[in-house]
Amino acid sequence: MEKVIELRELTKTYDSRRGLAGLTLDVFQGEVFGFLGPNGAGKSTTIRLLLDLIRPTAGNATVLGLDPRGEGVELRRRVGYLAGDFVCDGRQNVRSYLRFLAALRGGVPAPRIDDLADRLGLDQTSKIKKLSKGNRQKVGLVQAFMHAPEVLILDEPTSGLDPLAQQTFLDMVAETALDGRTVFMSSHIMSEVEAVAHRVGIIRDGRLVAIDTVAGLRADTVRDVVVTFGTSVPVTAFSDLPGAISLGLDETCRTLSGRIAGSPDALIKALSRYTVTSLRATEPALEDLFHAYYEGAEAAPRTGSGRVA
Ligand SMILES: Nc1ncnc2c1ncn2[C@@H]1O[C@H](COP(=O)(O)OP(=O)(O)OP(=O)(O)O)[C@@H](O)[C@H]1O
Repeated sequence: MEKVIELRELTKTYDSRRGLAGLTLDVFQGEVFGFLGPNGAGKSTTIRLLLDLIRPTAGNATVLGLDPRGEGVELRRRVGYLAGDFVCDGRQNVRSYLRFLAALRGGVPAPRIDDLADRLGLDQTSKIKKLSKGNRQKVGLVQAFMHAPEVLILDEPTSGLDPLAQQTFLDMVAETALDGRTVFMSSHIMSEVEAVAHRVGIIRDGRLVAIDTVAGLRADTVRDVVVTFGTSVPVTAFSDLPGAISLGLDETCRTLSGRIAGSPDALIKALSRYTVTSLRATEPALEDLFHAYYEGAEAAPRTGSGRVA
């Protein structure tokens, strides 16, 4: 599959402070890539480097095979970008502002702009300066999506959006990917990333600490399990199970409870020898999973998809 965004050892140092430290990452055509990390992790720095708004200290990045510095005009023509701090000219109304941006892009069919604005619930007759933060963000989204770019690079795109507009945005992202186009978006909202991203990269302190599908990130986590059996099972039935943490039978030998780390496959195979009347396996909340990565020790990137450079 074609690489649309390639980062190689991308590094940015601000004065003596580290913004990004040797980030290597590929994003593929038609992929929705969620870029997560706590405040100050380096998400906006990465995105600004992709658009040549700042320059790397070392390493390099390409978008659609284009160098952001030397081929910036072509790159911007083919990319839709929403800045984390999107600002727009307050004197105009929304319609004239979007028409103006469309003209700068060499023309965008007006019905396409109207359709995006309507879907997001954006009133185009409003003066920009009177818009709420969420409605201003919708203007930012319309301008990023309106020319149906090959790649969308979005910094905190759902910031300030109400749940309805958030859902519309997620639909727009899914449609973009179905169309074979690519979305690279940073986010703090785990659930929206789970809903829409094919893969997720997590950065902390300017370094990639995990990259995988959400399902892949979940696969290594610990699950709480409770199983009840139709009849008593042998006391030793579940001793020595791989990944078992404090897993044990109660005194009646009809209820098994405890925790399993990683794949539950061995447990399921062991259970299949008995009559199971109920089974509950509780996965950690996505929030908890990501917090573990946000707060964890320095580690080599966890790569589960096999698509990491
Ligand atoms: N212009 C700048 N001058 C100095 N340091 C900066 C500058 N921009 C970013 N940094 C520093 O680089 C690091 C990464 O910041 P960045 O804005 O990329 O993080 P982020 O992941 O986007 O955070 P947030 O989620 O808060 O937006 C932080 O330590 C930040 O203080």
